[in-house]
Amino acid sequence: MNVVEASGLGKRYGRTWALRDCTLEIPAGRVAALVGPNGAGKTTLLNLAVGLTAPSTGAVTVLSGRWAGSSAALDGIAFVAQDTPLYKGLTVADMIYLTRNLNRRFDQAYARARLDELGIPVKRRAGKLSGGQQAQLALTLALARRPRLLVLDEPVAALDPVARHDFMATVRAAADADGVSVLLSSHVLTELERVAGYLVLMSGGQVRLAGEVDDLLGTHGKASLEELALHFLRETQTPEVTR
Ligand SMILES: Nc1ncnc2c1ncn2[C@@H]1O[C@H](COP(=O)(O)OP(=O)(O)OP(=O)(O)O)[C@@H](O)[C@H]1O
Repeated sequence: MNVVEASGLGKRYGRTWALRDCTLEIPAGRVAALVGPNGAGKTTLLNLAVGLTAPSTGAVTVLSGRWAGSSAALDGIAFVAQDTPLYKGLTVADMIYLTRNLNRRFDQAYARARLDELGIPVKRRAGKLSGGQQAQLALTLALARRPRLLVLDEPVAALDPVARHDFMATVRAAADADGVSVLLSSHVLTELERVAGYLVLMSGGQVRLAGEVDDLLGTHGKASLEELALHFLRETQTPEVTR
């Protein structure tokens, strides 16, 4: 089973191709990492996969053939956009209440237990939590929806090393214990090293390399995901694709 399948997928903004000729199959049951420089097209691909934007060319399906953005697809996906979107003026308890009421499925007991474990006070306003706590809150709300596919756009960019480590440990645990497939974009290669089983390297709006991390390391004779990614990204660095 594939959690994302793209065929000839492209997205154009005016003269800029944010994503072009993307044909990709991301298998289920993995933490899949999207890696690439700024402007590579990672957010665009994630937004297309979760149905936030429509393709200019081609098509994308998720969770074994459901059209991206359809209610069947959205039912199985939880998405945390860049910059930890939370209502900063609401308390944690209110965020739980709101998320529960906006979603058909929401495991409140799980959310409460997890926040308790993390020592995140439910009476505090979301905007008053530390960056790491805000990221953990957004992740908890997403996981409490019990998704089959969790999509995270740059989830650890603003976090310190300890918070990054803890966040990724939670992601890994969700994938291992609950069988959640994860698709995430990140620039933090050292953290990806520990969690990612599948890698998609992008630059200039195109997918340059995709596959199981172990296979790619073997094929390309690299010792680590970081070494592999740096090698390919240096080789394929291109300016924006325009026409
Ligand atoms: N709404 C938009 N309107 C115009 N251009 C856009 C829009 N969204 C993205 N782009 C352009 O598409 C390209 C890819 O952007 P995208 O945000 O997908 O890259 P990214 O890999 O996520 O970058 P970053 O690592 O900086 O988040 C960039 O050149 C960007 O300027």
